[in-house]
Amino acid sequence: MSLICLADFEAYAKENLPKATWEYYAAGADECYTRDDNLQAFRRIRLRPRMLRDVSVMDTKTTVLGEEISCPIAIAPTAFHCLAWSDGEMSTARAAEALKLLYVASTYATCSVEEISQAAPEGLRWFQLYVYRDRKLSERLIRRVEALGFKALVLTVDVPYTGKRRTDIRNNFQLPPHLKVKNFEGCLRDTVALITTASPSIPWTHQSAGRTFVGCAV
Ligand SMILES: Cc1cc2nc3c(=O)[nH]c(=O)nc-3n(C[C@H](O)[C@H](O)[C@H](O)COP(=O)(O)O)c2cc1C
Repeated sequence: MSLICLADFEAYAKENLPKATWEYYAAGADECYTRDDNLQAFRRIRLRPRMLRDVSVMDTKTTVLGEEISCPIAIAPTAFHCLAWSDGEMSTARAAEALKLLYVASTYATCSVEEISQAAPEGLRWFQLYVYRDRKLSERLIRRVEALGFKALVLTVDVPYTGKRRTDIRNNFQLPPHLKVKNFEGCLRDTVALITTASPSIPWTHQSAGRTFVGCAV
């Protein structure tokens, strides 16, 4: 089977993954309106061709926060890659490194940040972070990824509570016993426990020392 576009990979995944895994990756919350709107939004984007330009030599290189990548594509943070492939996020990091793209590793990776760094030592890596009720937990994660050469933090602010993911509820979705969210001390497996460690009280503004900080976690 030749996989030549994203739709091919999607069809292959649907056919080959366990049902609950496929539905975890594919479904959104409630009626999936937001997921469907996002898909539609991509369809609205058009590339405007510019004619009669010399395109015999093309270069899609660019920089992001001062680091060079081969083209302006980053792999967004997504959880639980080991559900789909035994090397999980290590494979994703290797692929990003080989293509010189940016990989944003999820806090909820099923490989640790140490494993991800070792797998692709030359790759450009950022780290996605939730702000936890226990700020020390956030800080420890930040210190770890900083020491491992992750270049930036991507702060997720749209999950004060998880959406009602109907398929996950119906499937009683859980990580299988051999997989863990390895970035946490104690390597959490319980997805409900994971979500409730995130803080639901991050405000967009924060008053401190007579000044207003916008987009600050307190
Ligand atoms: C299966 C799946 C897992 C995700 N896991 C995370 C995550 O662990 N952390 C996070 O910040 N965002 C996570 N996201 C959100 C994505 O990073 C991204 O913001 C979202 O998919 C919207 O972008 P898109 O329209 O390109 O899919 C996840 C998305 C999907 C589909």
